[in-house]
Amino acid sequence: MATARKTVELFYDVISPYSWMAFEVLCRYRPHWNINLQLKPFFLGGVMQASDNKPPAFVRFKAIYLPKDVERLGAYFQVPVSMPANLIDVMFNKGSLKAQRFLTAVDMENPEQTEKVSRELWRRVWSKGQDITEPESFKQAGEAAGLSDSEIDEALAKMTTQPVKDRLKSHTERAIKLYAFGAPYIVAHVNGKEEVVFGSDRFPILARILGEEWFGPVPSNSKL
Ligand SMILES: N[C@@H](CCC(=O)N[C@@H](CS)C(=O)NCC(=O)O)C(=O)O
Repeated sequence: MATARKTVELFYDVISPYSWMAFEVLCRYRPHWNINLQLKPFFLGGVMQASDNKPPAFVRFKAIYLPKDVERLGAYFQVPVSMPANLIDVMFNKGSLKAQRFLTAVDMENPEQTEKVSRELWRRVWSKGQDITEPESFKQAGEAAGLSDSEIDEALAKMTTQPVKDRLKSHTERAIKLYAFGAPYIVAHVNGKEEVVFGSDRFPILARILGEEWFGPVPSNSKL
């Protein structure tokens, strides 16, 4: 008997490499677990502020551990991640607000493109060490994701508007209501309840919550 489709919300920010891992794994498992995966771009800076937390790169010893951890994760999850040479500039100075607004504008106008545009933004900053703050960068990410020129222009025009800011805020506030303190923040809807899971390293636990099986980071390599 087919099981009912369960909803899984993924709250993420493209400044977070751990979110990239979780995103790829959930996209891969979507057909196997028969989940309704809802991508929810939020603003990690707002979550950090509300929860009184700090990104790992802002904690002296975690910042030392981070490059090795990210390299290992990329190999394990088979995601082409690589530390940006200018990490401090990327995280401390440039941030992700504009990228998340661009992504939100895409999500509002062309939700079927959210997945590809998210991936291209991650690829820029966390694979190629490229900018994700300038209009030209968003244009290139949009092109790489297969958006038309008019779709890109529309997202660029809308990313600074109030409805886009409100939507990003509302995703961020929803995660904060669920006591988010970082990213990725995953919300599984099971039997009328919301179960939250933090991190890309909790997939066996998420599988258990969903009543599904975990076959490792690349389920197509399994006997599914
Ligand atoms: N153990 C988690 C760590 C995820 C993580 O460190 N995420 C960062 C953003 S890139 C964060 O929000 N950290 C907050 C915290 O660790 O308290 C994983 O492997 O995914």
